[in-house]
Amino acid sequence: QETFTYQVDYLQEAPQQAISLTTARAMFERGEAKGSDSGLLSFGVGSPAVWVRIKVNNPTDQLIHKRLTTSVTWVNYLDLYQVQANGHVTLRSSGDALARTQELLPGIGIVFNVQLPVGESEFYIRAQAHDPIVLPLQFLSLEDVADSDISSGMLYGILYGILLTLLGYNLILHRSLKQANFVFYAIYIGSFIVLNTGYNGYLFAWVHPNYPLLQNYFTLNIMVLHSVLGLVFSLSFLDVKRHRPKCFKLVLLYIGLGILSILVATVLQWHLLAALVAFSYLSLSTVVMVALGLLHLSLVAKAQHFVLAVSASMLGLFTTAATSAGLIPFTYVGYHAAEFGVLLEAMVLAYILSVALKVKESARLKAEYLAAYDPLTNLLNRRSFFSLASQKIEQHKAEGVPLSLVVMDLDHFKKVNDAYGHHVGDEALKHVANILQNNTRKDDLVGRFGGEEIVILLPKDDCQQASLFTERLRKSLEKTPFASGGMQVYITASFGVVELAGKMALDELIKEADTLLYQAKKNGRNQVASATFSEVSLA
Ligand SMILES: Nc1nc2c(ncn2[C@@H]2O[C@H](COP(=O)(O)OP(=O)(O)OP(=O)(O)O)[C@@H](O)[C@H]2O)c(=O)[nH]1
Repeated sequence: QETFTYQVDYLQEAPQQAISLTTARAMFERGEAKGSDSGLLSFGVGSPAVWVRIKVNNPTDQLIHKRLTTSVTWVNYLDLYQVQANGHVTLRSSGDALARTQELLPGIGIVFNVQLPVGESEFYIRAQAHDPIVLPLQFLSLEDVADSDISSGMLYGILYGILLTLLGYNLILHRSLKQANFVFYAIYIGSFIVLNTGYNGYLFAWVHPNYPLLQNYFTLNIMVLHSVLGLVFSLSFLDVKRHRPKCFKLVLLYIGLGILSILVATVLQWHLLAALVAFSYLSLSTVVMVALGLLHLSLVAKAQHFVLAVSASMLGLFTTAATSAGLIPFTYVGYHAAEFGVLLEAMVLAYILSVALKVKESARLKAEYLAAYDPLTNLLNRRSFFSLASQKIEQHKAEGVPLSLVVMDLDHFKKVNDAYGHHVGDEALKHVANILQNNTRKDDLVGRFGGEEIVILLPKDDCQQASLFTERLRKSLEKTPFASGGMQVYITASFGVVELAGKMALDELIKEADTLLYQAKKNGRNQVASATFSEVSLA
């Protein structure tokens, strides 16, 4: 069983005064360092270089092999000195200000394979960065390395998987709904993915390993860009331009300022300024987003969900920033809080955007319904009856099954209107429509052709079946009065029934049924007149 113990202490250089290993060792010897229990260290943006001493004791009688995690991936210069008991010193260097070395493992940090000699030895780490210096020191056995790397890879896989799914989902919503919100939101999620792969070193390792300068400024620029995209999404989601035009202008100004400052810092290669701008702009922007949400609570539906979502990401971001800056003790959860926050934010926002989809869809269905149905009777209107009936007729012609059509017209309906008033006439029409709907089958089509003329298409019925059906309908109407203002009002109707024959078109079929209806009226009303097309033509 290999056992070893180690102790960590650290000190910081004076600003702009790099010291050598010898000087640093002397300072440690003089007791100028601070101890660390956990070995998890973090220092803020623009911190002077940090020296860490790790005193190791290997009590066994053989070398111990370990992987030492020294820092996160974005530390600019990371030197690891190993001092043996005999005074022999080895130095290995990495960091993202150099072309990528094999020690920089994306998603993990800067790691070194080390051998711990028998007895006592020392490691000294010198870390320097304009960005926050975060040193989560950890010795892993070579077996644990595999487990740890697999779980870290899996967590990033899940994070990017969920975010990419939400991104795609919003792009699809945008395609069908054509609302800018969705596309802004998709770009906002996309920028977080780029930002996260940037600061975790994936892009540096896989895309531009030989351009450390790009690595140094890229992430900082993406931090500002991500903030700007969050603001643009907020402006669009909350419709700030319409609700609070002054606020809209102020946010535009703030966006312009952010872009300008990071561009100036980048072009002049002022790394420290760029880091300060990026970290403060990102933090401030989440506060601006929450404030915008709060200002629109009473103006925009779902604004409270928006506030909840962006607060989650704000809280996560603050926790990560404060952990990186050494303001709160380093924990892995605290360090990854921004990722949890963004996940929560993405899910809540995806939910509220999908509610918008539901609202829009039900409005579309309503409009579709209004375009197809008669509002008084809920029967098909003339246009939709024609289009559906024509399709059915073509289908039945192809299949060779019979099909019939009935035209009905209420008897003396003018008298109903005159005697009881137009309102009661309307009630009568609704009453008739109810009877029709209760007596027809799923495949039958019933349309109101304006006024009190109603047309019924009966697929699969020949003239005889259709006439029997119509006769039953006539009787049912005759026998069923409707109540209005304490009165029982009786309604009757006359009908013309025709069966489709040969190559008749729908309007010809209606015309023939109308002729029969006219006969029914002429013969005394409240009756059904029917014939096949050939009989009618011969008549
Ligand atoms: N209340 C109401 N009346 C309507 C509506 N559409 C048409 N009408 C009335 O229906 C009546 C139709 O009258 P006519 O076509 O002359 O025929 P009728 O009185 O029904 O007599 P016959 O058809 O010959 O039996 C007119 O008085 C129209 O004003 C409606 O939506 N509501």
